[in-house]
Amino acid sequence: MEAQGNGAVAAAATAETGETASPGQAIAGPTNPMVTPLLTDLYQFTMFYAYWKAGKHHERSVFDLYFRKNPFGGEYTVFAGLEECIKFIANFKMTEDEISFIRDSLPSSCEDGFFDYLRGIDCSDVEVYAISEGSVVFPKVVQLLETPFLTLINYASLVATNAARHRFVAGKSKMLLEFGLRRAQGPDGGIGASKYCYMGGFDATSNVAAGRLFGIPLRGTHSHAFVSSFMSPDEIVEKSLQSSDGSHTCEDFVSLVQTWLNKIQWSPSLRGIFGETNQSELAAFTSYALAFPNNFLALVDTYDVVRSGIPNFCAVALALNDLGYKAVGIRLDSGDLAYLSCEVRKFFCAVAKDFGVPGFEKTGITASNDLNEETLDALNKQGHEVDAYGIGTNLVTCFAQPALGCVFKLVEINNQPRIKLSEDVSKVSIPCKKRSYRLYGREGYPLVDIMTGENEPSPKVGERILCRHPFNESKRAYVVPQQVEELMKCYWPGSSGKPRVELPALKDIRDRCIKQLEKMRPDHMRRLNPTPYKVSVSAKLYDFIHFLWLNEAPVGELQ
Ligand SMILES: Nc1ncnc2c1ncn2[C@@H]1O[C@H](COP(=O)(O)OP(=O)(O)OP(=O)(O)O)[C@@H](O)[C@H]1O
Ligand SMILES: O=P(O)(O)OC[C@H]1O[C@H](OP(=O)(O)OP(=O)(O)O)[C@H](O)[C@@H]1O
Ligand SMILES: O=C(O)c1cccnc1
Ligand SMILES: [Mg+2]
Repeated sequence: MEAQGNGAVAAAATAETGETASPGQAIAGPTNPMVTPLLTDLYQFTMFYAYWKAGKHHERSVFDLYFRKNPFGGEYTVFAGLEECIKFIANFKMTEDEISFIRDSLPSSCEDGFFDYLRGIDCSDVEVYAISEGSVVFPKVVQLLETPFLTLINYASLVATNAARHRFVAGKSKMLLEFGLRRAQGPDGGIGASKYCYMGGFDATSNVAAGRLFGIPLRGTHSHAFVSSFMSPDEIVEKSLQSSDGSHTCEDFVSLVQTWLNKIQWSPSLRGIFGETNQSELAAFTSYALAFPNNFLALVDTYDVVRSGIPNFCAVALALNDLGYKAVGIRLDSGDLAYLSCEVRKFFCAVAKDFGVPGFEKTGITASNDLNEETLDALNKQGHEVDAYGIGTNLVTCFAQPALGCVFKLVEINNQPRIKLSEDVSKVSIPCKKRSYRLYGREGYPLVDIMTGENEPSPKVGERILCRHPFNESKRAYVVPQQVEELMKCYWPGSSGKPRVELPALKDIRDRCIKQLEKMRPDHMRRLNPTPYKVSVSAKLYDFIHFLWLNEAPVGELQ
């Protein structure tokens, strides 16, 4: 991602002037009202003051926002958080309260003129170019206003990538439910996780606020407390249930359930598997079915999955079936999920056969309990019958890697390219305002991303182009692209007059993400030792980086 504006912008995450109106239609503010100009590090304001004092606040600068290493030991990242950045800059304006807080926080020697200046600034002179949100991205290519942008992008991209990785292991056909709100790092972590896990390929969330804010499908089951809060079916007072088509009413649904439980107990395939089931559980399931006859999904592991939970569930499901309702399924939340899911499926198949209920064998099985990529992978290897996963802690806290190292570096000031040197070559920044392209090969897979200087001609389909590793001289390859995709689009044109790319709906971003991940070459996607995706620069940019490097690096003196 790349952000251009005057020098002060980068430091304080804002632009100056305030003369021109915001371009395009009005854009709503950030989802979280805590995202204000003060959601930044103090040094942004101290640097901003120093720029102002030095008269540098009108200079034009270009900053790149990128990360250096893909997370979770993988070779790809899902870019997320752009919409919130644009919402932030579109509404950037400091209030009198905020300005007076900054005045109190800076040394008293700071001149009044600076605070008058703060009053006038907005982002109408900033331009933001970025890769579309939900895109698969690679180190160094994503480019953008420092602390708030990094805050809005780092976790968003990390958790979206985590979700995409869970989706990859679970497989396309499985339903993935995000259950993380209670375990997330506070309310913003919880809301962000729900949004970005959906973006990364989850199907639904249990987080009601996120469902309302972003239109994410809501799903849920019930807890162990619901099961253990009942004592026995005798406590159920309202026992009647109307049939699904409204043609008749069963006056005593509780007895109907009991009758089915007896039948299951003595059925040819299931005889002897279980004896007395837990009556508290039976009462809970029956009550839940009376409340939600069309959405009956039961948590079956409170007492004993095979000897109690499943027979109780089947008795209630078969009673519902008599009245024309189809039970949704069960949730397993402990024990060996591979083994138990297979036992449950066998039980469902036996019921379908013994009682002639076609389709019962396909009743849904949801699994939860500390799931992560590894456990999903282990379940796949063992063989299982799970249709849906509910995942919380490991997903939303990004337990396997708690931060993505996105950085924000100055690459040009007043049209002069700038470079940041480091002993660690991978930390040297790539100077200049750039363009980025994704080149696709004959098989339709992306082959390489290439960065060029802003004014270089773009790579052409069918034309050979030399792609060079930015820092390693010997790593280079010719590529004849079959398709060329320009990656960075103008999401915030400032006063440049360029057209602004509309912010897509969350669902469309999610579709893009899923489609792009499906287009990746499998060896970049595998979990163990994935092949690195190549990120390169043009020959011209390579030469320029190394010229600037030599120019800026002092020559040592040996004595
Ligand atoms: N077949 C399996 N292969 C690998 N890991 C599994 C399998 N089944 C379950 N797991 C994982 O093993 C762990 C079991 O954890 P733990 O022993 O804490 O749970 P439990 O005793 O089954 O249930 P509870 O939550 O009631 O304590 C969980 O992380 C779960 O996701
Ligand atoms: O396991 P996670 O991936 O975080 O998924 C969410 C968990 O939250 C619920 O448990 P609850 O909070 O009731 O506690 P529990 O650990 O005792 O099941 C649910 O039953 C899941 O186990
Ligand atoms: O709806 C559920 O089953 C659920 C929601 C959040 C956490 N655990 C389970
Ligand atoms: Mg648990």
